[in-house]
Amino acid sequence: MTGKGPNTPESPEPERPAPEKSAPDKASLEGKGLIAGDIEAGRWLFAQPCEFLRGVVDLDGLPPMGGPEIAFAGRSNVGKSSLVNALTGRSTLARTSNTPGRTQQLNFFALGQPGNPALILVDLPGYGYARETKATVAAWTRLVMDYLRGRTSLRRVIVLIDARHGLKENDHETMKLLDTAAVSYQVVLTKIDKLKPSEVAPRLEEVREGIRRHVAAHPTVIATSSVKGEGIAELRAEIAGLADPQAIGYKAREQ
Ligand SMILES: Nc1nc2c(ncn2[C@@H]2O[C@H](COP(=O)(O)OP(=O)(O)OP(=O)(O)O)[C@@H](O)[C@H]2O)c(=O)[nH]1
Ligand SMILES: [Mg+2]
Repeated sequence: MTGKGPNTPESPEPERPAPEKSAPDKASLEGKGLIAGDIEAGRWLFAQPCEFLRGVVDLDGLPPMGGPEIAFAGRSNVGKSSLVNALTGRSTLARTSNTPGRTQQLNFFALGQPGNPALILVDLPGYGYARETKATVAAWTRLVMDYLRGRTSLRRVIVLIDARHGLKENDHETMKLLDTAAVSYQVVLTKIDKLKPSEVAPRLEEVREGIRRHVAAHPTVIATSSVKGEGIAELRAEIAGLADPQAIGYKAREQ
């Protein structure tokens, strides 16, 4: 079954991407194994049109598998929808809220030229707490886990971790499921603007240590703030490496 649009009753016109708030410098890129060309490819990809495809409330409603998909998973309220908005530079594409449990369906967005997307972005309902009945939360969690386990077009899952809280038991459970299903995933810290600058590096190290035993985890952890824009260009660059290069239409300029 297909659900409602993410901004129903009315979906506003997509906004143009916001200008970069914090362009990463060369040294910080090299530390992350990236080069300026990756950043440019990421900027190019996420400047493409992005449209809401469908909201899905059960497995029968999933769109047919086609181009590469990237899903955003994590505990309720960690900032999944805000990160989709920050990446695409459109503040109202995915609905966000202070109340855990805002996203109640799998929302699919097509990034790229309409009809020939370079990448599908999937904003998932959160796992863990929500102001809903236990049965409702259990049903969302089951749907999310079934989707994550069975979707062969899924190129990578971005597992979001709140920088203030670090890894929790249900994060490890999700990562174990992804390890078992051999689905590649990458951990991204969110809300780093809520930490003191001196707290970011120790938190990153602790999370890197925590994911070491997870076999399908990408070793690079990216620290982001959807509010301040930190880490967004780096994450775009990582994701651009997974998109359909022909559909991106991006060619690195001659150096
Ligand atoms: N300070 C700060 N707040 C953030 C950031 N990202 C998200 N938030 C806030 O955190 C709250 C939850 O954000 P959402 O993007 O709705 O979180 P979600 O993971 O999609 O939540 P569910 O759909 O309920 O699972 C909202 O109030 C956001 O404004 C960030 O980088 N910094
Ligand atoms: Mg959400």
